[in-house]
Amino acid sequence: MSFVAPESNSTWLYLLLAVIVFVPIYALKLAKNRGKLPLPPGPPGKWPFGTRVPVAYSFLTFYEWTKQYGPVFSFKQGMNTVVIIGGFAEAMEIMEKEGASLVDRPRSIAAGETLSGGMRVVLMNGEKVKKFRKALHSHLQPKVAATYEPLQLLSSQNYVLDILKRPEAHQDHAKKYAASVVLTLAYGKTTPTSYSDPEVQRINECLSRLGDALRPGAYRVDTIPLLRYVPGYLDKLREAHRLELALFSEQLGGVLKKMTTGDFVPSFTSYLVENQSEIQLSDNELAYLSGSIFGAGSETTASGLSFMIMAAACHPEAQTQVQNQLDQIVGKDRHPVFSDEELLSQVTAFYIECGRWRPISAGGFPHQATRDIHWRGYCIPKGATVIGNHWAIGRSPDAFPDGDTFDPQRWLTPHGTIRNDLKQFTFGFGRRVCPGLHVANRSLFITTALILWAFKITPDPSKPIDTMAFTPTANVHPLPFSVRFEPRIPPEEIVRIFESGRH
Ligand code: HEM
Repeated sequence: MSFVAPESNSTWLYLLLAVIVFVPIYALKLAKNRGKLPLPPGPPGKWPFGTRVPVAYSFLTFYEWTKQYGPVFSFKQGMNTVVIIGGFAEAMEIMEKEGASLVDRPRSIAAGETLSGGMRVVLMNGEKVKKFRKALHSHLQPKVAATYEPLQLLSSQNYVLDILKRPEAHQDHAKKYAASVVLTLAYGKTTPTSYSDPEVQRINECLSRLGDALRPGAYRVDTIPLLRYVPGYLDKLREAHRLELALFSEQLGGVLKKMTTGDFVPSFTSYLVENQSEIQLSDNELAYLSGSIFGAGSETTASGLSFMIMAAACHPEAQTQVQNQLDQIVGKDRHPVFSDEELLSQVTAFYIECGRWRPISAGGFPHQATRDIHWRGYCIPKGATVIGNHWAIGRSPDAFPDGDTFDPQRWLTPHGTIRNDLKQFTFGFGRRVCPGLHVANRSLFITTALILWAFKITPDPSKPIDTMAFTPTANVHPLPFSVRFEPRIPPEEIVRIFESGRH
């Protein structure tokens, strides 16, 4: 999506090709646009590439441009118009209310059509999305999400126990928590999961290839579609697709094998198999749908857990406020459980604030306008890429004053309940909102409750935390950081309480 200066002869050739193809289209477009409402204002750019945008951490640049050009600004990337929404009220007005006009994603030839064979839901368009999302909904809607609570409770107890054993590896433990929950939900996995499992490693290799293909500027075919006809150009991605499909099919095969013996734990995959003809998914689509849940739900959740630990270490007063409520409602003779949730509003406010302070999908996911959207005298034209920049939205002065300050109390009413006038925007918008949000929020609730019940978290004085150090990926992950975990309850007592709760 971003501009990178041409670096080789072949790039100049592509450029020439682009000029020949796009100049007449551009002229036609100009004629068609005469008399239309203007685009939202935005930074200047140079023809034919448009505005220069950094390849990594572009959400920070977009936040600066929000301050300069306003909560809705636009710029050009080649022929494409990009509209960035950086205000909370504006995101609600455009991305929520106009959700039906923003249901599509921009076409992704490299990562979506080639690497994912058109089967990865997050990059998909049209009728197919409805089919895939309906299948996802069957296992991720609130009522069903509630049935994963015992799994999430057990996994978060293991997270606490892992930290007691090896506190320095807390970020690996967060990844293990997320991988165990998602693999059990997707495939009915019953054996303990470790992040070094060969299966998890292979999934991560797929995810890293996906990340590479999605990197802005990595494949110019998304701005110059004709490039897909250049022999050999997409071969690497086609090979990556074969590897990915082989892995997902193998995972599906494992479930099918168990289903034939009758010895299986019901899971999302077994449900898809049992209902395949009704859902109308091909074998490959079915394998992909189960397989891509790991990519969408594992790294994101793990990142959320690690930001929660970071926030606690850096904001002792906010941490104490949660612990005071935990001590009052739960005490130290039992551990927190899901049914405490309503009374543990400080826990909820804490993890929601973590998401605002350090949003995981920091730059938001691209949507595409399927018709012209008129908004306060401006036009967001059909075909434009529209992105809600979570980093900026969470810093809108009207909704979140003093946005760089970590303050969970901003999510609470004067009566101490969670405000229902502020949407938790970090799961996205409209009809493409994250379908896993009910599962994810339950994970964030129970792990925050258990971790802050079990430990006082403090910074490691020898290694100051850089709270702005994260990976340069679409879903950001904090870079390794060190904290101290001081048990608030004797470790053997924690073990005893966990064990007694399991009987
Ligand atoms: C803290 C954890 C998570 C965060 C922050 C997160 C965030 C997001 C965001 C921002 C989107 C794009 C929304 C948009 O386009 O406006 C998304 C899409 C998606 N998420 Fe999540 N997610 C999380 C966990 C999960 C989990 C646990 C699952 C599944 C079990 C999941 C499955 C998906 C899927 C399948 C999509 C693609 C939906 C589509 O394109 O229609 N996510 N998520």
